[in-house]
Amino acid sequence: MIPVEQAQAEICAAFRPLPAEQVGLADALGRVLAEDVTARVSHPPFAVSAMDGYAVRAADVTKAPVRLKLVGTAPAGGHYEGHVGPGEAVRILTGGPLPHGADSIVIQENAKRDGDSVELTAAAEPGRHIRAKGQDFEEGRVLFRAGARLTARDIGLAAAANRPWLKVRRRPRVAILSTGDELSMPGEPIGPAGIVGSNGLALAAFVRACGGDPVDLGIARDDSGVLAEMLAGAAGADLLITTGGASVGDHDLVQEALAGQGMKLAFWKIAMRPGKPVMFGRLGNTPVLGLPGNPVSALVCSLLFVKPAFAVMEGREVEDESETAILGSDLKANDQRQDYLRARLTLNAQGALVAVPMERQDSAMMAFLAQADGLLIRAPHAPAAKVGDAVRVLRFHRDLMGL
Ligand SMILES: Nc1nc2c(c(=O)[nH]1)N[C@H]1C(S)=C(S)[C@@H](COP(=O)(O)OP(=O)(O)OC[C@H]3O[C@@H](n4cnc5c(N)ncnc54)[C@H](O)[C@@H]3O)O[C@H]1N2
Ligand code: MOO
Repeated sequence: MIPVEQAQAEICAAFRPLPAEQVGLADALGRVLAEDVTARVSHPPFAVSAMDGYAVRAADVTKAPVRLKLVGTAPAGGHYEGHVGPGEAVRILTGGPLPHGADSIVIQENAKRDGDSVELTAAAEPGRHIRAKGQDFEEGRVLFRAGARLTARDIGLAAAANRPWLKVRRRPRVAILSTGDELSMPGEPIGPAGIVGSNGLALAAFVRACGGDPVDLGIARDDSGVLAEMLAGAAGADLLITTGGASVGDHDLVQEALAGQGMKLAFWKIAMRPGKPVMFGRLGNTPVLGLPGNPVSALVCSLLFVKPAFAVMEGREVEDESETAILGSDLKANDQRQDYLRARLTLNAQGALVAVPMERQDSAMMAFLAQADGLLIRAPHAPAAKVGDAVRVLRFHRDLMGL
């Protein structure tokens, strides 16, 4: 059994950043930039009024009331072409370009219009209610760095910066093959000793939540010939994930079937719980991650090994997202496997994160996984721990739909 960190390092080393492709902004949500993005225009492109009112020379309105001559209008999308001279004002609307000569806006609540003159009832200060050219961003400024994942806010900014399309990394394509004679798809008839297979759908959802394109290859029987045939579906994938048949049972044929297809094994078995019998190798150009059939093991291992592989493929830093929490119930000493305990996470009165492991940790219990807020990490051979001790946790991101 190898340590988790070594497994993560070996897996990450097997991937390279994917090629870039161009997408329109309407399709860019959640995509990862393949290059830095600069602004093609300044925003605002010229000084504009932030209010409806009158553009004036502040020097003319140091005291109120004062009456100025109205010489024109500057609506949003139109210009007052002239120059605002002493004693003159221009009617201006929010977003209207500031006319030459003017340096302040008096809002219309502080003005009384009378034919072609206006009486201002409040003094003006230079720069008041004016958005300076480029105050949001200047042309040429780097707005995003390569590796950023685009949010709705980012897409608005890219649009304002006049970038109608962007270069992003191709989405990782992940082929998923479930194995096991006992499995049927949800809704299908269930055999007398059968169960409903959930891993294929859960992993496909996870891959999608991470920004990848899943290719669900379905369920293979525990038969080397069938497995070999169905593995052909993985051609062209950036990663093949199998679930089930990873352990030492008589029907655990996945590794054998993959080896028969020429897979080069990198490692088998990690000192972790859940997920001990995880296998990693390469079939032709495609890295292969063999996950255990137990559904909790399959998802926890995806979080620990597939997510970092995505970071490499997307040209992002592989980040350790674990954080410190306070233990909320006592724990016994750990054995030689690094434990990932499903846990509830809450904030105490002081605002500190408190982690309480759930009462059962069986790797087949999906309801606990769904209810958990994160994983409490226990190093191999960690001594017994008491309420109040510091522990490491990995939070699930409910807002990201995945884990
Ligand atoms: N003698 C030993 N037995 C086992 C060991 C061991 O070291 N020695 N390891 C155990 C551990 S740890 C795990 S994890 C499991 C992993 O076994 P497999 O990967 O071979 O998984 P299966 O036997 O195929 O299935 C395990 C369990 O999960 C159910 N399953 C399988 N596929 C799905 C699916 N797509 N959706 C939902 N559930 C699925 C399957 O029916 C089994 O109940 O081995 C232990 N045994
Ligand atoms: O490693 Mo298994 O995933 O503990 O149940």
